[in-house]
Amino acid sequence: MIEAWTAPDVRAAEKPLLAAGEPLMSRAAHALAATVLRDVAARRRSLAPGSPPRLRGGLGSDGLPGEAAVRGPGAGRRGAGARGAGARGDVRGARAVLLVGAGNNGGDTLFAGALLARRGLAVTAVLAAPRVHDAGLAALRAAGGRVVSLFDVRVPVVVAEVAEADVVLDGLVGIGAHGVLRPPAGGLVRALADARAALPHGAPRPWVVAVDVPSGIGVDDGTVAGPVLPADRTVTFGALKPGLVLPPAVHLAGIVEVVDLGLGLGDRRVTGGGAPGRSPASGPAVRRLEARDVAALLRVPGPRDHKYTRGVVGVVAGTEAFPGAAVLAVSGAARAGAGMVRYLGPESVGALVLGRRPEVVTTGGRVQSWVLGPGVPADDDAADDQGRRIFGALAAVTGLLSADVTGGAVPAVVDAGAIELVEHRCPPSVVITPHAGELTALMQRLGHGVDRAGVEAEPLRWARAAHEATGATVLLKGSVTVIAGQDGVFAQADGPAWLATAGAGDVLAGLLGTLLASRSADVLARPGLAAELAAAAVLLHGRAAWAVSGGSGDAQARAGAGTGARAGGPVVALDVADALPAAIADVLAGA
Ligand SMILES: NC(=O)C1=CN([C@@H]2O[C@H](COP(=O)(O)OP(=O)(O)OC[C@H]3O[C@@H](n4cnc5c(N)ncnc54)[C@H](OP(=O)(O)O)[C@@H]3O)[C@@H](O)[C@H]2O)[C@@H](O)CC1
Ligand SMILES: Nc1ncnc2c1ncn2[C@@H]1O[C@H](COP(=O)(O)OP(=O)(O)O)[C@@H](O)[C@H]1O
Ligand SMILES: [K+]
Repeated sequence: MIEAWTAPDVRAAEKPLLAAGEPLMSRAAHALAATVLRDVAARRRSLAPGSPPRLRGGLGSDGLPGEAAVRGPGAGRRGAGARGAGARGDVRGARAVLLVGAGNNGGDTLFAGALLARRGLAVTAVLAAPRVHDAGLAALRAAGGRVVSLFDVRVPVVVAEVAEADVVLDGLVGIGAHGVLRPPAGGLVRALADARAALPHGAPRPWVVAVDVPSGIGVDDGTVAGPVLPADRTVTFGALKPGLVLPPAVHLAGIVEVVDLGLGLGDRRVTGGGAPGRSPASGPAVRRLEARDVAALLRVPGPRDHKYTRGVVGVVAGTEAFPGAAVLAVSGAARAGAGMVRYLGPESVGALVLGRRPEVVTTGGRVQSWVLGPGVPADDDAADDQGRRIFGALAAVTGLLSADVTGGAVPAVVDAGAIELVEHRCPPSVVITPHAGELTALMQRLGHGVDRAGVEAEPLRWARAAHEATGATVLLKGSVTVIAGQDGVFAQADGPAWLATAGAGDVLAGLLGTLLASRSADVLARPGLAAELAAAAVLLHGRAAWAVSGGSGDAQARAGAGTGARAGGPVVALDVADALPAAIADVLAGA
């Protein structure tokens, strides 16, 4: 399990250690310097004459920064300097620029800069505040570092200096940040980000290391309201912060490395969370499941099981106009290991489903979960009676119909057009699965004046708002899928961008239906489990998509942070469903 903790949580955890005289800043600075030295050395190695060509702009096969630059224009000029040397581990003469703000984040950066200077790097600190960390500044000066102030030199001069650097350390603000970066730091960062964005793909540029967080991101909510210099690596202290796992800020963090300061946050038991201002004991603000967590959530059948104990999934999906969604949702459910899948829908669609999946049953009966809505348009009055079926199932799962009639509530996945049919408060065992457009429509219907861009800018806020407004667990789809449930928030980044293809969401809905059915009673007893199973479904969906795409890479690279991994190729939704058994087997085997 990956856990992210808010700035107040981190501060609260640091407090007793600082009071006890623990040298946290020194630890942070040493770890930061060690990472920078490793990155600079690896980068140099990859640029050394005679070294084999590497992938552009990202990680080498050793997982360290790869080529990024070299064979493009300017390589010769740089070759004469720091980037051209290439003795293994030799970093002497490499150029580092520190961007230094007023607080301890700047202090970390100055102390790390002093360590780099002592290792032979040419270090320049650019001070973006009239006053910076005194001891850090003194240490840098004593180590031979050069210091310039943004109050004395103009931004274009700094931009030119940065362009010549091998590495830039962004230490403007950390967890003490509030609001968008103010001048002069904001202007500098905007200019640096613009200069970087203007470079042709693969052109030489310095490696950017963010200190604790990329300065300017919303540390606790992942928003990006102003200028931010995109990092290649973020070295974060004590614990991950929500902004390093949540979109859109996660896309600016690069490869994230957590330095253990002994804060003990991860050692605490998770008892809740998700709301700002909690004490650390209440749990991480955001969690991300890893494969071993998913293995623990999956219910593996045993000798006493039969198809009904494994869970029956009822699927109301597809219309005459969109029959394929039924095939995809049913395939997702069946391939994920449902004991049985019941399909309810128009006869012609049922025939198509049976043609592809003859094991599906097309008669009514009891189910342990529902999958409602894939391929059923929200605004289609003549939706082949599917709207009526969905209303009926929703009435059962929201408790509107008595258990005498329904046989008892069961968990449900409410997808696509069915989201528009939710009129009553739901229990958290109902998981609604919108993409940003569908969530926007839902929130507008509930009276919020938000547009799609607004949802995409603040996915955490709107997923939470939808959870609070509907009661349902909310799974907001995207490259990072944000899930807001009763016991907190998950942010899953598991699939390749190739997964952004029609029908992929239908497969996810079916797959999640099976996970909910397999643990139906548990979900009703502990509604927070619905969000965990939703996160598990996203992980399996993403891993199946990677397998189909032929791509590879570690979790960071898969999250889009690095490009050294194989990028893979296109996928189609039905193939993702077909890859689920192997993905599940891999997860259960600990692969
Ligand atoms: N405590 C420790 O021993 C450890 C701490 N650690 C490190 O300390 C960092 C936290 O340090 P911190 O608390 O000093 O806050 P920090 O992030 O440097 O920023 C505050 C300064 O920035 C300013 N500022 C704020 N917003 C701004 C904006 N939008 N635009 C411009 N300026 C802005 C703000 O000014 P103000 O708004 O108050 O006038 C204030 O001067 C943490 O991230 C980690 O790196 C680690 O070493 C572990 C051990
Ligand atoms: N850039 C991306 N990278 C990885 N996965 C993505 C990306 N964009 C979308 N996805 C995933 O692709 C799927 C698309 O689902 P959805 O939008 O509902 O499509 P459909 O309605 O056609 O089935 C979701 O699981 C979503 O999380
Ligand atoms: K920073």
